[in-house]
Amino acid sequence: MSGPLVGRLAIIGAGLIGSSVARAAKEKGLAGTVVVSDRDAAVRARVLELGFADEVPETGAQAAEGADIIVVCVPVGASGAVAAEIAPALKPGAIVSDVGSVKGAVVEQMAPHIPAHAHLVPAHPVAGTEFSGPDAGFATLFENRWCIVTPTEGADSEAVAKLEGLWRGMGANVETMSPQHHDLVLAITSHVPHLIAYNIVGTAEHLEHTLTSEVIKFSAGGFRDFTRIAASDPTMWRDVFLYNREAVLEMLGRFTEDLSALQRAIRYGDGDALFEHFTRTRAIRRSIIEQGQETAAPDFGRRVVKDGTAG
Ligand SMILES: NC(=O)C1=CN([C@@H]2O[C@H](COP(=O)(O)OP(=O)(O)OC[C@H]3O[C@@H](n4cnc5c(N)ncnc54)[C@H](O)[C@@H]3O)[C@@H](O)[C@H]2O)C=CC1
Ligand SMILES: O=C(O)C(=O)Cc1ccc(O)cc1
Repeated sequence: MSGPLVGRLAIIGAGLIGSSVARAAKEKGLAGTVVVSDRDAAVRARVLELGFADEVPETGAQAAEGADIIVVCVPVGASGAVAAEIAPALKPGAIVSDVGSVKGAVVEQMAPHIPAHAHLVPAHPVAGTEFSGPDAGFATLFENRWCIVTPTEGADSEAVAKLEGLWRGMGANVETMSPQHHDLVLAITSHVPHLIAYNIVGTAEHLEHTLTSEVIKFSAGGFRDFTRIAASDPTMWRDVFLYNREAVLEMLGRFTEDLSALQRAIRYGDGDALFEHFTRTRAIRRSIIEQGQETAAPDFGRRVVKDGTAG
């Protein structure tokens, strides 16, 4: 009988993603021991109460000691500091990975600290919710979702295969690409959409008081979906925009050009242009549904509530 995929799995940062990795690894028996650490003492206490970790040491370095795989699950801007902290504790052959929503900057911050006897294999599960903290996680978060692995040049193929195995074990589909390409793709599919949500909800807040109240009261339409996204964690998203600056600015430039074209069509009553545009965008939604990534039902964006059930 073969043992679990990973002997000792360390997770640093026990928020939505870290706690979901720990829960999934435990429930699916992917690791002999699941060690979880967080710099916040209140989070560590909650992890002990929730019971999804075998050990909850105080420091990241203690968690990394003797670990086969270390998954860093902190905001992107903190990943360099965590790499520096755990580096002296890494055993030969240890695999250091992360889950950050930006990859180029994470590689830049982490790689200089990883000793030659360990392997850095960055990754990004494209799955999440607007909630954060250890209570928000759930074991099925990654099922049938993509995990993008972004190995750096010359990465150890066995280490990459091992990390991919861990994500497949948690139910994810794995795709590989360069960190730079990842950042460009995610800028348009995730980062700019979040910025648009933060912006439109902010615009509603800046309206006169009575109008803002009505926006909240009648927010059953498209606005409601934006408020969910705009409720996402401020620290995490601040870091996404600071660390994926160039790709986001590039995509935002294209976005504003296209918005101006739509604005012009409305101004000049160009119904054909609007109709043609909306017909093309409808086809994109249909192809996403055909690829099985979304339900055809009017779910107003996959709502995932705190207990992990889709509602
Ligand atoms: N929230 C989401 O939907 C998704 C987030 N991600 C990425 O996952 C990472 C974590 O995000 P969440 O789990 O949502 O955040 P979260 O806010 O729920 O949890 C982050 C945890 O990291 C801890 N932390 C911060 N700095 C630390 C340090 N130096 N040492 C140890 N612990 C530290 C915090 O105390 C907190 O408990 C981010 O890089 C984010 O870009 C990736 C996919 C989806
Ligand atoms: O809640 C949502 O709609 C998300 O988009 C979740 C999400 C947030 C950040 C990521 O890097 C990946 C997924």
